[in-house]
Amino acid sequence: MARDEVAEALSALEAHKREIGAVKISKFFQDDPERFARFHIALDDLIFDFSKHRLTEKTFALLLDLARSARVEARRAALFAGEAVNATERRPALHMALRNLSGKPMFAEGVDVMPDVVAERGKMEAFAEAIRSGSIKAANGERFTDIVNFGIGGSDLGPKMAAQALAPFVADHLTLHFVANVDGADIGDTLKRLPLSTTLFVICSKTFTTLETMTNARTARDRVARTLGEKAVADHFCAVSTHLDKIAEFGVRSDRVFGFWDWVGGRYSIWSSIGLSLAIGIGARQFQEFLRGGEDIDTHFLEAPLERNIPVIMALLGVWYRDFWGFSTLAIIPYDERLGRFPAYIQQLDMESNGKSVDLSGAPVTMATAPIIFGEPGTNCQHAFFQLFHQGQTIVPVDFLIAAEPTCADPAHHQLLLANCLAQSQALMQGRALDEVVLRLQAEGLSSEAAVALAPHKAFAGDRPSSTLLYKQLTPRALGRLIALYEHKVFVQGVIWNINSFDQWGVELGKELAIELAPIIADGARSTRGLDPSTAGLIEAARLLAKTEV
Ligand SMILES: O=P(O)(O)OC[C@H]1O[C@](O)(CO)[C@@H](O)[C@@H]1O
Repeated sequence: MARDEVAEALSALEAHKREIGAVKISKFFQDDPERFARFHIALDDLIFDFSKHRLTEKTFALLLDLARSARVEARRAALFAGEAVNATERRPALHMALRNLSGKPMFAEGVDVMPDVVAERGKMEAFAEAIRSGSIKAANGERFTDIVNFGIGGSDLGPKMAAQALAPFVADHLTLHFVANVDGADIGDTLKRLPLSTTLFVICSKTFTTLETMTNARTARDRVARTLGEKAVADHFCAVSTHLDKIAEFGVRSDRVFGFWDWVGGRYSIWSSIGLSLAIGIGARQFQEFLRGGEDIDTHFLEAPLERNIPVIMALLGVWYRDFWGFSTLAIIPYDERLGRFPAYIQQLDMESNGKSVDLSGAPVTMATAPIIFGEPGTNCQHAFFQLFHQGQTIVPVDFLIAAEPTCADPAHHQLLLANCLAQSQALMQGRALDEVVLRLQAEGLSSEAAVALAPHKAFAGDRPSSTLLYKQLTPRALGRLIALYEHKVFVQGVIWNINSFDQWGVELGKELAIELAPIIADGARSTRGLDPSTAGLIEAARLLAKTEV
């Protein structure tokens, strides 16, 4: 029934798109001086501007109809009620409980999880503080100076991104490192930089079986045992997982083990003990501020009406472009150097959640799902791929992120940063018409033939949509807000597409095949017979190349 209503809402939007298809965003601004007021939302010091979009009041109303027809509100209630919204794994997705600082009960399939959440958070924060203050020491009795986080995907991207984002809040006497790749260069280069005798290794893995993380952790363990002695392993390792039994086998002391729960997806786990390295770096108080930012957005997402609900609107705009305009990408461009890893973090969040081809019933999904997410910090990307944004044939909707004021950076630089960010969204939207370019070139002294010949190269079609998220400062709380906004955006899109945003079966096949290939690669004499000819050919070529003198 709901899906029939969705189909109707989609047809209404299709018809509406035909009506407004040729009208440019700049025309909407000319016709409505109140457009910014109408199409922005202020959540105290966070502003979401969505006025530079291919959107009229009618588009907005029809998109909201789509959300209602997909039962976004009911599904949101099911999410927060801890129902098993992750149907294929028969689990809730209750990461919001981890940032529930209000203490009110939250239930996972009927059981209040808050007592366990609060206890585990308290244990993790106390450990983080003890490492920071030096009351827990390295085997040689000195204070720890370096923290190495082993993890991959959600067990790496979150802490790594947040540690960089919140660098001004990290204690001066601590250096945080992140090792993810099974490529030996990652751990090898990191170990070279480390003062091993004052380094704490944090093994983060929800499953505690992930090949990359366990391989890196074992390499580090061997190095510690060889260099500092086997007894030092207990002092220099701690671990975070939902599989506490597996940690014991590794030799981590039981009081240095931090848990979380299977209702926390890997890409939603930064709020859990997976945030341990971050908490060590910024301290428990700031870690709680980070959680508070996430909690702010949960409250907003739950309480704001759909038409004033930032993640809902972000989601609807994404569906509008992905499904009606055929725009298959979304660029996330933080004008914030310290948010350099934010696009990669959201890339996992969005693409691992919604990169799906079947709906909840297992039938082929009828709409295009997750966009391809990419991005780099501004202004750097202006001097790289923005050429295509402005004049390429592919339209790339952009999310710009910028602080109103810098955190520990020169204010004069920040003014230029802000000017560039705003100029880019303005240029993308307004463009520069051909006849205006001709006139400008003539004013610069070109003949009219030369001006006409050059003008097409210098003209900008404009009408390229973007949103801007403006926040006061990149504090822990602001970062928590930004992450949670995207989490709920991804959830709402999953509801509209009728897919499960909380599983990730697509990563499994490659893992399985790698396990099968690993022994063939390790043993140069093993036959490659039975493999597909390309894979066999490449293995044999690699064997040959490895033996060739350069
Ligand atoms: O925390 P784990 O279990 O090591 O998994 C790491 C990552 O691997 C994935 O399962 C994908 O391979 C992600 O979903 C997850 O964030």
